[in-house]
Amino acid sequence: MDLGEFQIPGNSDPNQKTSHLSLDIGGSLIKLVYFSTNDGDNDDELGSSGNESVGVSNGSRSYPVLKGRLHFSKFETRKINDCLDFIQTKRLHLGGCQRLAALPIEKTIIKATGGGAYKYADLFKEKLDICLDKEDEMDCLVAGANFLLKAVHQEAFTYLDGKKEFVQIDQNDLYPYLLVNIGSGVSMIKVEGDGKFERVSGTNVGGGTFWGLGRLLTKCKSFDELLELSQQGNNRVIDMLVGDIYGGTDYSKVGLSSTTIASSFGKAISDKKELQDYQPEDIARSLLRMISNNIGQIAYLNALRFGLKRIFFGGFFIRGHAYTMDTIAVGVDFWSKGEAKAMFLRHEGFLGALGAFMSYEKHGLDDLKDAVQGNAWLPVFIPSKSKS
Ligand SMILES: Nc1ncnc2c1ncn2[C@@H]1O[C@H](COP(=O)(O)OP(=O)(O)O)[C@@H](O)[C@H]1O
Ligand SMILES: CC(C)(COP(=O)(O)O)[C@@H](O)C(=O)NCCC(=O)O
Repeated sequence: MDLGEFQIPGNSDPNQKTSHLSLDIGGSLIKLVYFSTNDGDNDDELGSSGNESVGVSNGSRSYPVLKGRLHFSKFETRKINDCLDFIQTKRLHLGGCQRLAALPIEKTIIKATGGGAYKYADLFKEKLDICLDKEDEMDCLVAGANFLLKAVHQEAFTYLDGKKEFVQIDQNDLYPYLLVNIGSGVSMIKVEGDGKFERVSGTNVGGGTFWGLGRLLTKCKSFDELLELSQQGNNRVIDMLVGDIYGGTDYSKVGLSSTTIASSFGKAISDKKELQDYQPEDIARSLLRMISNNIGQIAYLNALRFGLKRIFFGGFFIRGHAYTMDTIAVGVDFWSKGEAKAMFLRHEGFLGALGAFMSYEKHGLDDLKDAVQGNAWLPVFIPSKSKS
């Protein structure tokens, strides 16, 4: 079973109840968010009686939320059976029982977003006897981002020159912003309010490109291995720099220094070298830089297009990885001449799953927000012992 970077507390506590499982089934990863409470008094509200909506919006229903924890987990989509086993073993699917008016009989329904909510609906039905209640991916990304930015203390941060600085978000001055979600592919969304947004751009050169090309070129067995490898590499071995073209000097007339990358992987055309003559770490580094740079640049151009000063980057490609964030941030800073700011999110990969979670009962957001602001409740983010 792949628990990724998060530890999930076991269900050894007999009083622990889980509810509100939500899923984001993407091209590369399945993200799970679920809620648990240890309060034995809440059996009726959190039990799987099947004909009750397990909401968080009104009266006592909000109470368990204040006393529980949100859990985050992820699986590789290609190992979807591990995810199904995990849900079954932990009985996560039983807490979210509801009846859909459209269904003739009682069915357990689980909120799900991402393309896999469509692709794997039959599999979930067959293996777990649950119906996936599909929520739009962009709706969920925006709902998740807005919630995190408004409700969670120290969610957003900048990353420049190796320094992470948390950003104080003024709830009254959050919009507009550009949300760049770097998953398998990349979506760029102009966000103007709760539920008020437009997907303005995207690119097919994203996290799937990095992992896919990287796997082929380096023979790495996992994404984390590839990322780790990139930390030891030197992209200049394979990238063609301005100085390589200009005989070691800057092209100062147009503001290009000799160390600027003129052409990613460009040296590979002139060298009499084959793939095996390059070090895998240099390839990984160059690839990471190429893709991060490109996304940073497209993001900046879209921010410019709509006059947006703040760009929040999410998606699991980022992985809190220093070099990735640095490359993106430097790109945005360079192109915008310091006008636009790249910001990153602590719960980067879980925006969609959180958005789906919140859609169980949209009004519940206010309760959650109030609780978080009063420090009565905080999502629990449990880092694992994994290296990266
Ligand atoms: N353990 C992992 N396995 C595969 N890809 C990973 C992993 N961790 C991070 N990634 C990166 O995150 C990307 C997926 O990000 P995500 O936001 O989950 O998008 P999606 O919804 O398309 O799955 C991958 O394409 C890859 O670049
Ligand atoms: C199709 C997608 C929305 C799916 O989301 P993902 O699973 O990659 O998170 C995304 O891959 C995307 O926006 N791709 C870029 C398509 C384009 O604008 O060219």
